[in-house]
Amino acid sequence: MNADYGAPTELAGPLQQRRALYQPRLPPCLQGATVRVEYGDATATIDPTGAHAVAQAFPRTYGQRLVTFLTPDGAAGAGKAVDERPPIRVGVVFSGRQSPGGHNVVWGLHDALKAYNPQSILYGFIGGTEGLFANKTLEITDDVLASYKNQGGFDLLGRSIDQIRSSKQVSAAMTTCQDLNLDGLVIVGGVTSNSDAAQLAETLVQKNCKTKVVGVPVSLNGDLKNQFVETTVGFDTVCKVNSQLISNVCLDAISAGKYYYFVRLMGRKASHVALECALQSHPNMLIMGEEVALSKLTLMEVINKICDGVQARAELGKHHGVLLIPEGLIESIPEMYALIQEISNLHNNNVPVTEIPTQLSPWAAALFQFLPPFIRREIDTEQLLAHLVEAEMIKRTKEGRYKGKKFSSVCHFFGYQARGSLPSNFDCDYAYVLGHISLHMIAAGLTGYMATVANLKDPVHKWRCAAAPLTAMMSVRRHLRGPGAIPIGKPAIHPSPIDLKGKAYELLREKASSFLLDDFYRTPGGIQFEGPGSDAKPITLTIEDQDYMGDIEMLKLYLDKVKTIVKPGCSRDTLKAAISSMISVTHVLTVMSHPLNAELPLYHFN
Ligand SMILES: O=P(O)(O)OC[C@H]1O[C@](O)(CO)[C@@H](O)[C@@H]1O
Repeated sequence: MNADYGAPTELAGPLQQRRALYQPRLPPCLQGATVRVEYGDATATIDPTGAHAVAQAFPRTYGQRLVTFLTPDGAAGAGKAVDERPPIRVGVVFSGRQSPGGHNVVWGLHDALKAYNPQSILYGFIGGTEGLFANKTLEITDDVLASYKNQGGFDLLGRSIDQIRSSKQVSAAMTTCQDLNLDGLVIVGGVTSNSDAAQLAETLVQKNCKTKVVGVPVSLNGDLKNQFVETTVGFDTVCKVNSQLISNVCLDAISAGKYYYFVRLMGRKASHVALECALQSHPNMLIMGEEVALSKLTLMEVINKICDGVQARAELGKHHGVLLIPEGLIESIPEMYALIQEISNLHNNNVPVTEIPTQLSPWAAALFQFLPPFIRREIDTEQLLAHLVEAEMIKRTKEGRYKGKKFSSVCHFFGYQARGSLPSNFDCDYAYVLGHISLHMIAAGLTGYMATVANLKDPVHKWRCAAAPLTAMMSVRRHLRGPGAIPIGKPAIHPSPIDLKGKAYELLREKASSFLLDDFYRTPGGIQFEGPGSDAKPITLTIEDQDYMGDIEMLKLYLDKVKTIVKPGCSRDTLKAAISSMISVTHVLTVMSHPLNAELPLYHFN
């Protein structure tokens, strides 16, 4: 461990200092020291056919009831007096990739714990799960927190292997909980960490260890989503930062008119970041892993799809463009997935790298040889696609099928840049609220639960605070569908893929050809912390029924102005020209695509 975790640091920049002063908002039920705990229905699982397997794997924690936290009844909603509330001892660990807002979970937990009883103690585990196993702690105090409030990163405590899985790890975690006499352990992370949290909770109950285990949904990937969890902490910020970068390259592309930018975004198992960024910044193309997997597209079919787009744009005289790709795309292409599996099996069996090509199956060896040499060394999705698209465009040129200018590409991976960003107000509030809920879960004696908030699309005072059993979010993977399907592995919380029947995807499909050809790039800009724009809604379409792009007020303003210059029932082009004359062209599509347009039939373009 070389970092000096938890050391109070000087906040170097004025913005950082100002952000440290931001006080996250709380819904009414969390504004006092205690809450009213209401128990709902007993739960099964989101995977009905897996319920039996989940119940078997989690005999002591399966089927627990849903819980809602409400404002206490009675005078001023005060609840029990402080001296009736025993001090609580809690540990908190970061498990999972750093995600903007993580620090505020710790801060919210600390504030709720001290309000509950000032004698309560919060320990942070230094160095993530390794610190948990080795009982390396830092007591979290106001002083320690001062320079981490509303700041990015996980550097208050750090993170490491992000696992509490093997029996050795589980028993080391239990020993630490016992040695510190913890009432609760809060695990901050995504799907994998929360699956581990469920297993730890079950084991601790079985071993009569009093520590309650609580999970908090924090993941930049946004793939921990189900009927209980609307989104994860960090996703809003990461999409906003990436959308800004993407819109910058869109404007760069259109300015010079000579490059195609291939931009890879994080998201190995699901394309949520890529989809949201596409809806925010309107690049020309997005190739999603879920679509490719569903249609079982081969690598060359994906390449041809991109080349057809390049060709169609060239016919309009456009030789630039922006293409988004999620990290997981390559593994969604069946033959690439199988090749990667073969390579990784050989690698795991200690076959030297130089011998791997000779030991591949014949078809895998053929595909491997087809890949350009620099890709064989390390499969890098955007480079691979750009290279193969270029080769195909050269081929089409030779065959006389493509008559445009030479295809040129520039590749980017936007991942780490966004992960360490200052969190948006939404992520600051959401994480702080989840920290509070975690304390109330422990005080209520809940174990094997996740802290959740519903109604995130509404202002904070309307948020509904709850807890849902981790087992209720589990499913069991199978080899085949239908009767006789064989379960693979243990039940777990799995990443949820893009819903290809959902609203966000439907919107993307509707806009696909316009995105491809019209260059209505949208500039969402940098995250706004104060003043106009700071109340822009969280990443919109990931949360059901959210207003598209969140800028409805702006839209109304534009439409009012538009009415003064165009006649009712005008053509799409006239409307576009009118809007473009007032605002940047990048906003036009936002305005024209907003559902409000449909509510104003007189101005609905033809
Ligand atoms: O390089 P690191 O720190 O392992 O993290 C990168 C990975 O983390 C993730 O965000 C997983 O949560 C992936 O999308 C990404 O590939």
